[in-house]
Amino acid sequence: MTTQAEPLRVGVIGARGRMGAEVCRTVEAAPDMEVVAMVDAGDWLFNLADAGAQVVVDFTSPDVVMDNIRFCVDNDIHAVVGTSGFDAQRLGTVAEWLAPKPELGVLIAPNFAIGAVLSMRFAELAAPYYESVEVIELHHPRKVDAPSGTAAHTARLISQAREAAGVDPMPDATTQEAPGARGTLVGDVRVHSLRLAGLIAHQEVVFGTEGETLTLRHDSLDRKSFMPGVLLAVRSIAKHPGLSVGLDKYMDL
Ligand SMILES: NC(=O)C1=CN([C@@H]2O[C@H](COP(=O)(O)OP(=O)(O)OC[C@H]3O[C@@H](n4cnc5c(N)ncnc54)[C@H](OP(=O)(O)O)[C@@H]3O)[C@@H](O)[C@H]2O)C=CC1
Ligand SMILES: O=C(O)C1=N[C@H](C(=O)O)C[C@H](O)C1
Repeated sequence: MTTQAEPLRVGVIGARGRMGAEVCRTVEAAPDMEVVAMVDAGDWLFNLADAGAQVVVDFTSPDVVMDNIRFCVDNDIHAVVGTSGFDAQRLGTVAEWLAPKPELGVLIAPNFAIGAVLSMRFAELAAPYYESVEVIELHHPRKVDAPSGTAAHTARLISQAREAAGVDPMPDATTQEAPGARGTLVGDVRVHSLRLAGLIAHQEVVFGTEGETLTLRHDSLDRKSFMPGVLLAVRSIAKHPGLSVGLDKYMDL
């Protein structure tokens, strides 16, 4: 007789938010996992440990996400993090916390939509072949941070790829500029942020060189677009100890 594996015990932080609520529904509907704790602003993080959560999914805000990760690491709970707002300093801090816990995994994923993950990889591949590149991200107007985590990560990947390939600085004759007109710089890449009612999450990476342009566009039209990536992360994280940045690290790209 074959015995059925116990469902994976999942806790969700930010459970009443736009993403957290979708994650709770998705995890509950999956046959191999269950939601054992839902935590939102004002709730005790200890509920996660008391409920025996093996994996926590965090969709909260850049202000609080570091405390949540610290709690998970201290309590030996794997953390799948979708919240934005990570820079090199924050990533370094998380890596330090994980150092004494070699079996524990933390995934920081700027975007869980498979098309967005592919688009970031395609951008990295294209980067050495174009003189110019700029990123335009477009989001719903309730988003609190700009530029988006996805745009910042994309720009960093492009910037690193350009540097590794020894690409010349981008041509740009601008000497007079109204504040913000040329966006913000991430590495050597300009990022422009639009906030528009009716949107969810969208990004264009526009490359240009003599006689041609290449535009990589991804659109999340529904928050369901992020769910296959979240499920993949929850199922895979125990096999990826340490700090991983980007869902591509779980996708063999
Ligand atoms: N990686 C990815 O694929 C995606 C990432 N995101 C990112 O996820 C994050 C959340 O986005 P979204 O769901 O739209 O935002 P919401 O504001 O809808 O949800 C965040 C939730 O977290 C709650 N919260 C705030 N502080 C705490 C705390 N200390 N402990 C527990 N819960 C808390 C909020 O409560 P309250 O409202 O009362 O403050 C709210 O319910 C953002 O950083 C966003 O950029 C979003 C989509 C996809
Ligand atoms: O706030 C959002 O909505 C999103 N946030 C993430 C980001 O900052 O990149 C991912 C996606 O763009 C949706």
